[in-house]
Amino acid sequence: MKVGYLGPKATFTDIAVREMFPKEKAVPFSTIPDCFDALMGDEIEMAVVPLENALEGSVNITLDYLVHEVDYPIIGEITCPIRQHFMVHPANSKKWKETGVVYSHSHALAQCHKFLHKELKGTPCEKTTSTAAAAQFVKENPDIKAGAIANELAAKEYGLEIVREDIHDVSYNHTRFIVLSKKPFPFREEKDSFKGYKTTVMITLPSDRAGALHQVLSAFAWRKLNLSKIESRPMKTGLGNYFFIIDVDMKQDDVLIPGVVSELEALDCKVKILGSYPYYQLGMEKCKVR
Ligand SMILES: O=C(O)C(=O)Cc1ccccc1
Repeated sequence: MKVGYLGPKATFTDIAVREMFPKEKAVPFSTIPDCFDALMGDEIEMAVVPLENALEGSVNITLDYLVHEVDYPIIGEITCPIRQHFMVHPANSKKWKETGVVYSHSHALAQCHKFLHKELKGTPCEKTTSTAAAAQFVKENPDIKAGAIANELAAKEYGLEIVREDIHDVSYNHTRFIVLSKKPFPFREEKDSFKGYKTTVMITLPSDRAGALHQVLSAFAWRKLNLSKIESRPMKTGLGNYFFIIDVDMKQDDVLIPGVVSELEALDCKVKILGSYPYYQLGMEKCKVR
């Protein structure tokens, strides 16, 4: 099977793919929408993209495509620890403090705010489509004194020198990646990294009804269904119109989840199951360069 991912080589998404799908053919795409287009155009069978970071919150472009553009289910989830490093072209490593511009993915720049504020105060930052794209750019442009925030694999892949390790502000830094596909994949429950199942539900509330969100949440609460995430996003139909994305800590079953769906529909909510899938959590050792 071909697995498309947010590339180029050596992004954090790539690390997730290498770990989860070591035997499949991994195909990099420059942007998240490119990855989804390839999935919808049958160029690839699975797509792996970042969904949420513990420090920065959701990757909105992924959520928006999932809801408005891509009618493919989520079939799996991988959470990876994230270590960010500051790297420069080897020719510039001794004078890295003179770096004139820092490149990285917006989430990575935000995750390293304290480092940038303290060690490179006032240095402009430029967003790139991924951390590895930043590393590639810095390697290809040794003349501009640029630095990249990326992972160890990217430093190796693009021949950069890490001059400051672990520059993320908070040590608990994890990102969730989701796998989308029309076809099922034989995920294994025996792996140590397997943690359980989740079901993601998208809910649109009836307009202007007092207490509607309370009623929605109680449909889960009285069934004792544990929620691991609730997030609201604009519906893009007008100011104040939002839908909710709720993660339930269980596999889709024949009783409880269909019961929630019927109860919510009876309240005039629109309900769509975005996927019911196994989730995996990788340890730090999995993210080391081997
Ligand atoms: O840019 C990457 O390497 C990605 O895979 C997206 C991302 C960016 C920042 C933290 C985690 C994932």
